[in-house]
Amino acid sequence: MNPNSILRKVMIKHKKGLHARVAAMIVQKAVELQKEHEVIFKVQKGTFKEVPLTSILLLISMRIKAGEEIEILTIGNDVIETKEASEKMGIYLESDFDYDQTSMNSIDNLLQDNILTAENIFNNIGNGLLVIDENNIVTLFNTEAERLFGITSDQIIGKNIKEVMPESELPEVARTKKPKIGYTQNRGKYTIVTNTTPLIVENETRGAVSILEDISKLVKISWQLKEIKELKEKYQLILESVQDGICVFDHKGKITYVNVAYCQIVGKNLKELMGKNIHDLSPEGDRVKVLKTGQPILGGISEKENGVTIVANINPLIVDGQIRGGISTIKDITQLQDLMEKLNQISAKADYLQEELIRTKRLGPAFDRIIGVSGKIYDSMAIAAKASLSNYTVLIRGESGTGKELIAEAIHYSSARDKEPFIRVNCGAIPPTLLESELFGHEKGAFTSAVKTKLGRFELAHKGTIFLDEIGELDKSMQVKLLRVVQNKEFQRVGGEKTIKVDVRIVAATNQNLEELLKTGDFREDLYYRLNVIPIWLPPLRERKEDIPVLVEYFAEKICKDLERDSIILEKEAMHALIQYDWPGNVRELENIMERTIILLDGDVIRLGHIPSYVVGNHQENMNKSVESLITEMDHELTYEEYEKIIIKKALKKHGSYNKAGKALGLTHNTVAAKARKFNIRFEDLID
Ligand SMILES: Nc1ncnc2c1ncn2[C@@H]1O[C@H](COP(=O)(O)OP(=O)(O)OP(=O)(O)O)[C@@H](O)[C@H]1O
Repeated sequence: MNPNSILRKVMIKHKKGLHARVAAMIVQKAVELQKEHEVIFKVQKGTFKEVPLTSILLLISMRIKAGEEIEILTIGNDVIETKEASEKMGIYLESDFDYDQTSMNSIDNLLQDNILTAENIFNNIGNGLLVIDENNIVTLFNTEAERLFGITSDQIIGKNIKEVMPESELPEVARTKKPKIGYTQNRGKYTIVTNTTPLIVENETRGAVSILEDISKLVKISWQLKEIKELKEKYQLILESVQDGICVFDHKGKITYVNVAYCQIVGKNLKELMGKNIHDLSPEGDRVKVLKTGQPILGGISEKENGVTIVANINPLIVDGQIRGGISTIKDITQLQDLMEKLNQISAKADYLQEELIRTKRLGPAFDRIIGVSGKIYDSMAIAAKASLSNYTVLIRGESGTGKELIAEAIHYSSARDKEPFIRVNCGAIPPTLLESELFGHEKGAFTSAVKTKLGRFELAHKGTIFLDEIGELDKSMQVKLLRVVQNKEFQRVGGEKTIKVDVRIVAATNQNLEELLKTGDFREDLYYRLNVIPIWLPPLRERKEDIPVLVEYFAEKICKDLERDSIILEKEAMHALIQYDWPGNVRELENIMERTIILLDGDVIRLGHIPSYVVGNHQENMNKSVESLITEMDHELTYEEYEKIIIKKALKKHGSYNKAGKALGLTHNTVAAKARKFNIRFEDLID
């Protein structure tokens, strides 16, 4: 306590206790003395502690009755002043509060101020206030009540509420003294909750008061809440019915939502996921990364514990620039992967077929002269076509007459050098002594007969292609010289010292087994590897018999045209003989035989008899071999059906049609066809 404060007990003697006017008088006096002695008065009673003596409302609410004792605390800086003030206040409080007219006026002013203050308070509180007195006359109607009821206080104050608001519960509450709490009513756009209580002063009903609360906003909010709840349920339903798995986690990584699809995909139940933390479930996972970086990770593929492969899109949830969590959407792509696998296979096939198409298309006109339908000849042409796009050295291998030179020409004419010379050298046909000067040229006077300078084939082939045929025939000294040209594209003329550089593309060919020559030391290994950069193999004609009919047709047409004669046709038997023959001289031999046959032909049908006997002999031999093998087969113990099958097969092979085979066997063509079907004999199987 302040050392200068004085506590004084005072007995209230006024017969009405401290009622409103007395309270006002005390406040008036307290204000006066406080000023005069520079002190502060406080009052206390029961639960009221150190209440300012200058507040009328507080003083009234202390409900101090006559004969009651209160404590007055006087606080001041000056001891004497404080003591004096305390004594004066004590005397005044114990007096009978006689008041003269002047103090009455100021007391009334004070009361007026307090009433105005109360009115101000009533008008500014958020609740509506409606008060009636014991005669049902409205005594208070504040601004909020005006707003809620839509009438002004002038229209209602001083009037009987039963006339202005017949529906009001106030008169009944005043009469029955029973409060009515929480009564809700709709007035226009407002929803109002009313608490009505009787006003009882000293056991007497002095009216009733209604406190009105506008809960329209609350109602609206609760509606909104309801709507939001409905919306939430709707979204939940949507999320539950989508097939993608959805997992939502908060900023700490705690899983706050997973849908059914998510559980199904990852093979876990709700309990195993909800509320769990992604840092525990997969500390190295993408979800943790997204939470750390705030950057989305889209299309991440991973395999789950249950063996399912998933693709996940993970997005961070960013609110006001802060990572608040994330959403992961997953799809089961196990089946998709299988499909992808299949698609890859199909794509690879498509690519292959596309390449094949390009390969066959890309051959270009330079390859038109090469006739054939077999896969083998197409493969060789495809490599040649590719080789023509580069300057690499090509080595063409194949028996004599298989078309090596034709391929070499095709490479040249489909290359960028096609406008430049294509120079052919048959290394086997030129005597070794002459070959060097043939290839590299010679200077005037290089040898006795050399009267003038001669350019070699390499120089002639400058900017173009040189085709070195029969490369296996080169002797060792020439191999060395050739190696230098192949390596450096430079040489010296015979008898010359100047190094000549040329830009030549080299295509070599041989029908020899170079690998054998390497072993015997007859061919230099270094030259072999220099030449064999792009090897092209031309298979012998007997290994691609399907080319024979088209070659026969091609040569027949070409020869007839050259001979200016009508076109011819080839009897089946004759064609069969040509197909059967082994063709050691390959395409060249076939071309020669066709030429000879057509020149000697009377009429326009080539029959078996027109074909040279050694070719047919071969055919006959084959036929004899067939009969022999038939007899050998028959020597074995076979069933009747097996014999029948062999006979039908042989007859079809020999005669080529059901009709002819039927005639030869004394059967109808239908019977032969039926038996062929029964034994599953197909015509394609009959062609060798
Ligand atoms: N696929 C083919 N289409 C058309 N004609 C061909 C075919 N193959 C070869 N010929 C012809 O056959 C003959 C021999 O061909 P080429 O001279 O190219 O064979 P080669 O393999 O170089 O023979 P050699 O080894 O005897 O020199 C030529 O008249 C050629 O036009």
